[in-house]
Amino acid sequence: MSHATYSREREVATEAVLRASKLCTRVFQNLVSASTIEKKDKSPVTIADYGAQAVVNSILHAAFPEDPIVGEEDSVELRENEATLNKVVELANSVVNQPLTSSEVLQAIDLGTYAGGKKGRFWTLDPIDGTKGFLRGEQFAVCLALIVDGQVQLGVMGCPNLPIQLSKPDGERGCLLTAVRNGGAYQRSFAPTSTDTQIHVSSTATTADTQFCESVEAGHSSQGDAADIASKLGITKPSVRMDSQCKYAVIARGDAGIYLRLPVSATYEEKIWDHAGGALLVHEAGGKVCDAKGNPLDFSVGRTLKNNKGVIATNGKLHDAVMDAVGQVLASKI
Ligand SMILES: Nc1ncnc2c1ncn2[C@@H]1O[C@H](COP(=O)(O)OS(=O)(=O)O)[C@@H](OP(=O)(O)O)[C@H]1O
Ligand SMILES: [Mg+2]
Ligand SMILES: [Mg+2]
Ligand SMILES: [Mg+2]
Repeated sequence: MSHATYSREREVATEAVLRASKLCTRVFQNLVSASTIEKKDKSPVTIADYGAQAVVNSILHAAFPEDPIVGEEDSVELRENEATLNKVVELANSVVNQPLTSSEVLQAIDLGTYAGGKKGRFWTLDPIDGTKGFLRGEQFAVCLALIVDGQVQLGVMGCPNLPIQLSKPDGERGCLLTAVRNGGAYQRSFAPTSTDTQIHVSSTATTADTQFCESVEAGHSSQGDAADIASKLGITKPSVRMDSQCKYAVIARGDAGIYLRLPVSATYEEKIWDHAGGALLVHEAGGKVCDAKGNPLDFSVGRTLKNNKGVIATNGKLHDAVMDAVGQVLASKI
């Protein structure tokens, strides 16, 4: 069966994510210092969040003026703070070809207010996913996905601090991951000459040989339950802890077998921009993604995954065993 290749969308999304990733790295190098970390000053990530959303949205809008965008950020607070706005404009203009005025930056950010839904096509953007990882100099990602009639068709993720090979943490860092539905999942480095290499999930079929990849934030996944699930699966290795959708990248590349994000509260609704691109990457690399009850993630119901609780991604071969253990441990809770 033929399928859409979304080649123009892929090209534009790649350009947008690479430029926004460059902006984030620049912000980290220029604005994050020992003193901002010590004071728990979140202003650098705020500036990078706004700047990255302005850059991606303006590039998308120039290429696809009809496409709505579901973006994490809006300009309400930025409009109240002129000094921050000036920094955001300067940074955005350091990575785009056509300089933007402050009012164009604000407008670009606010292109992201779309409500989502099941009809037609729209983009979803997390300008920085893993804000805490960004501030620590660890993992974060610029995450962009295209959703058409409720289904993710294209995902592009920039991971500036992710080693090309997880086993070589001192080697080259900066990964651009791309997936197109029915077209596979790919990785390249940030180097302009780099080309895509297809990636695949790990082939292990033995749960005891693998380990979980989980959030750094204990509050984003139920820890006692994770330990019970690990023990049912015979997993003894400690979890790989990492911020952001880089967790999906790690599963898609075969560095770990299972991403566990167990429901933490009855009220928290996962956001579509935290999962859309990553979930397609794992699917296209040969893995499986569902919620804690085994239901597919439903990206057609607005800005959140309100029909789902938790997220579980595996290499596919481990999926049934993992879902069995999750079902037993969470039986009375979900
Ligand atoms: N209570 C709760 N439960 C689950 N998820 C939450 C919760 N609160 C926030 N978030 C979202 O988590 C996003 C970051 O997820 P991570 O898995 O990377 O967490 S962490 O980085 O380890 O903290 C983070 O994305 P960013 O804001 O883009 O960083 C949030 O959208
Ligand atoms: Mg996020
Ligand atoms: Mg974010
Ligand atoms: Mg946030």
